[in-house]
Amino acid sequence: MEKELKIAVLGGGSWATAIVKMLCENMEEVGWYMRSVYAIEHIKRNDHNPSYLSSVEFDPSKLKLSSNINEIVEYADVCIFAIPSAFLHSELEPLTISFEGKMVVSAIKGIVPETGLIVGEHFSQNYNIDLDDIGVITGPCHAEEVALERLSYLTVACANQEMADRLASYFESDYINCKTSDDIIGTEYAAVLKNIYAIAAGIAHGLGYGDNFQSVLMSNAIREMKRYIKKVHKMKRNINDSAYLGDLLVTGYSVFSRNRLFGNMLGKGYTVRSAQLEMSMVAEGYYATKSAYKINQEHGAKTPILNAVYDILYENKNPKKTFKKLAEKLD
Ligand SMILES: NC(=O)C1=CN([C@@H]2O[C@H](COP(=O)(O)OP(=O)(O)OC[C@H]3O[C@@H](n4cnc5c(N)ncnc54)[C@H](O)[C@@H]3O)[C@@H](O)[C@H]2O)C=CC1
Ligand SMILES: O=C(CO)COP(=O)(O)O
Repeated sequence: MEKELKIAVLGGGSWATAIVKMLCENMEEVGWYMRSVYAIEHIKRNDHNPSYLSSVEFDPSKLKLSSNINEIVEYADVCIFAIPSAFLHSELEPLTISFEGKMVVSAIKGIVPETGLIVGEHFSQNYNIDLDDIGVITGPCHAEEVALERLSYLTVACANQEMADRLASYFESDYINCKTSDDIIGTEYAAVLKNIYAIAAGIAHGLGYGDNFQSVLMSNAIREMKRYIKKVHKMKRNINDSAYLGDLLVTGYSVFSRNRLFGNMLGKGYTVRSAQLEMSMVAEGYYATKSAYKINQEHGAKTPILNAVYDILYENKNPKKTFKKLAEKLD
């Protein structure tokens, strides 16, 4: 039998906590890096993360917890990153251990602002990691529903099918189905864009548009996503798969979506700053809008929804007027 891989999760938020829970269903031990020494001590003493998904109970004897990123990267064969993209660069600064011989997996749905790269490419280009050793975990899956053990579907994308199957097997359980894909670039871009479209859905809701309009917005969003991804990474893919359309729908409609919540506040009249201050969690789409807009300056895909969200977030444009103009472009 193959030796069990040592897997570590890096991040202390909701998604990292949900990933550790899923892995603990199948593994003897899971490495877990988080910044907060307080949270680590709390998990050791009280069996749960004090700040995120606190209903999830852990057996601390199965966790190798550390606030030292080098210790955890050294321990792991596979490092799964679930740190919001805006903080990834600074979180990696203390890292001195090489990723050589290890696999790096992104569970992050964002673009690293400092490099303007999706996370897999950021690691590959800045840490000298072969794209074959990069993986992506994505799909329509809110951490809160994992905590509730509601049936959810994930996609593991890797260039190496054997590795994808192996990783998927560590996630599967009574409540998790896991499929695989070789589209490591397209699945990441889809995850980035769907957050932006969920902000748009939230803005529309906040402005008082109804379900009839939302469905048209989502229908246009998936076509926009297809055009954008085709420009940045052309390959054969089915945009209706759960990793693309499914993730767009869950984020655009779920009450758990932070991006939708953020957009909803903007539609209701909050300023960008005040909406951010209201949120206790991170809306990745805020950062992604700027980077995705910039990337598209080179590629020129037709992106009316992305452009409208960019205008509201970064050009201080009025949401009501911007959506009135956007509505005229949708079909
Ligand atoms: N929550 C979810 O359901 C899912 C989240 N994701 C992705 O996972 C990634 C992580 O998101 P969540 O865990 O949901 O975030 P979260 O909002 O639950 O947690 C935020 C995390 O960021 C950390 N943080 C805050 N300020 C920081 C700073 N200045 N420097 C370093 N770290 C800081 C917090 O300590 C916390 O660990 C994101 O890219 C998100 O898109 C992906 C799938 C599902
Ligand atoms: O990626 C997610 C669901 O698949 C989480 O979306 P939010 O960040 O909007 O909550």
